[in-house]
Amino acid sequence: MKVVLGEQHERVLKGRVRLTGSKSESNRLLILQAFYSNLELTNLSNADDVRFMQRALSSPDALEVDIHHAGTAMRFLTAFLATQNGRELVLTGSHRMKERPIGILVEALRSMGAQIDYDGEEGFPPLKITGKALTQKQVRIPAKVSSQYISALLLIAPSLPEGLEIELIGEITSRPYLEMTLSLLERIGVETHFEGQRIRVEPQADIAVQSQAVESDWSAASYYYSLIALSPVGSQMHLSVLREDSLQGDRVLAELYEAFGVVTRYEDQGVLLSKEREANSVFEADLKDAPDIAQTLAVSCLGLGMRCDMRGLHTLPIKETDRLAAMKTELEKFGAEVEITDRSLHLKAFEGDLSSVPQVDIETYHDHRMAMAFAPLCQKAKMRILEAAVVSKSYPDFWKDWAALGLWVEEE
Ligand SMILES: O=C(O)C1=C[C@@H](OP(=O)(O)O)[C@@H](O)[C@H](O)C1
Ligand SMILES: C=C(OP(=O)(O)O)C(=O)O
Repeated sequence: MKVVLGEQHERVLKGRVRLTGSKSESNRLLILQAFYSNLELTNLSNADDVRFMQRALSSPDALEVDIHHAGTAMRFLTAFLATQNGRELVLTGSHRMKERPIGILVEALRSMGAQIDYDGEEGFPPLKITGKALTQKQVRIPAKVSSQYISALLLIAPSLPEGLEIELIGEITSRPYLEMTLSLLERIGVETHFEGQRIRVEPQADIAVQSQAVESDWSAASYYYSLIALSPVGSQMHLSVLREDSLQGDRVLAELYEAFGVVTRYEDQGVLLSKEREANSVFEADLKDAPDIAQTLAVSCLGLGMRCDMRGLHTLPIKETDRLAAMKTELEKFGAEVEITDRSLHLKAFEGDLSSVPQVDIETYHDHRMAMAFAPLCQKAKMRILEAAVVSKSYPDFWKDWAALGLWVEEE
C-alpha cells in the first residue's frame, strides 16, 4: 500500500483523535496477566506487536512462536518462557528481528539457571528455549544497549521464589521504560526498590483480583504534536486518553514541543494541543530517555526550518531499522543537509521552499515510525509513503484517523 499526502498545505486544523492503548504498557501487563490470572486488563493496544504477544501467550502447546517485528514481545517472552518449567520451543521473529541483538538478556538468564540455545547466529534470535525453574536470586546485566532486557527480567522477578536483585552495569538507557515496568509491578501489588544501579523486586505468589486500565499511547501522540507544530497558528488537536501523570516517558513531548510553539493543556479526558506561536529557530535535545520520538522531532524541524541537534540516539541503529541512517537518507530527499554519528543527528536549518519540492517517495524500511514521522510534513510538502501499511506495528488505525481528520490520504 502506498499513501499520497500533501495535496493541500498550511491548513488550519481542528480535530479529535482517540488513540489506542500504549503498546509498552499492554505488553508488560499481558506478561503479568500470564503469571497472575486474576488480573483483568482494559484499553489494551490493538497494535500488531500486542496481538502477536497475545497469540504467543495463548498458544501453550506451540513448538514455534513467531513474534514478527515486536522487540518487546521478543525480549519479554524470552524471559517468560525461560521460567515455564517443562516447556520447549523455538522463539523467532522477522528477518529484522534476527538482526536485533539479544545476547545480553540470554547471558543474564543463563546465569540465573535458564536453558536457552541459539538456533541460528550466536547472540540473535531465533532461540531454543527449554523452560526451567530458575534458581538464582541475583543477576548482573549491562544497561546501555536496551532497557527491554532489564524490563524482561523485572517482569519475571516476582514469580521467582525469592524475587530478584538486579545489578545494572554502566549507563542506564531508556530509563523511563524501566520505571514504567516498576510502576506497573507496584500497581498490581508487587514491592520494588530502585536505587542507584540496583533494583530489587520482592516475590509475590498471588495478587488481589483487580482491573488495570492501559493509558493511550504517548509515542502515537507524537505524530499529532508534529502535525500541529507544522500547522498554522490557531490549529488544535484533542487526544484521548492521555494523562499528565503518565507512566510513559514519551509524555516529555509536552515540554519538547513548546520549542515548536505547541502548548499542551491537560483536560478531563486527554490533552488539547494548540499551535499558539511560531517555532524557535533551534532545537536541541538528549533523547536517551525517549528514543522513539527522535524521528518525529527531526521531521518537525525540517518542516519548520529549525536547526536540529539530537544526542543520546545510540539505541536507534538496532531498532526496526537503522533509524539514523534511514532518517538521513529520507530527509535528504527534500534537500536537507544531515550529519549523523552512531548516536546523534544534526540537521542544518532548511532554507528552501518545501512546497516547491516535487513529490518525494518516502521509504519506510519495515519501520512504522518512518511512515508516521514523515506524514505530518503533508502540511508543507507533497510525498508518497511507500509500504505505508507498516504503521500496524504500533498504530493500525493511523491512516484511517488521518483520513477522518480531512488530511488528504489517497491510496495507490
Ligand atoms: O520497554 C519498552 O516498551 C520499550 C523500550 C524502548 O527500547 P530500548 O530500551 O531498547 O531503547 C523503546 O524504544 C521501545 O519502543 C519500547
Ligand atoms: C523500538 C520500537 O519497538 P520494539 O523495540 O518493541 O520493536 C518502537 O516501537 O519504536
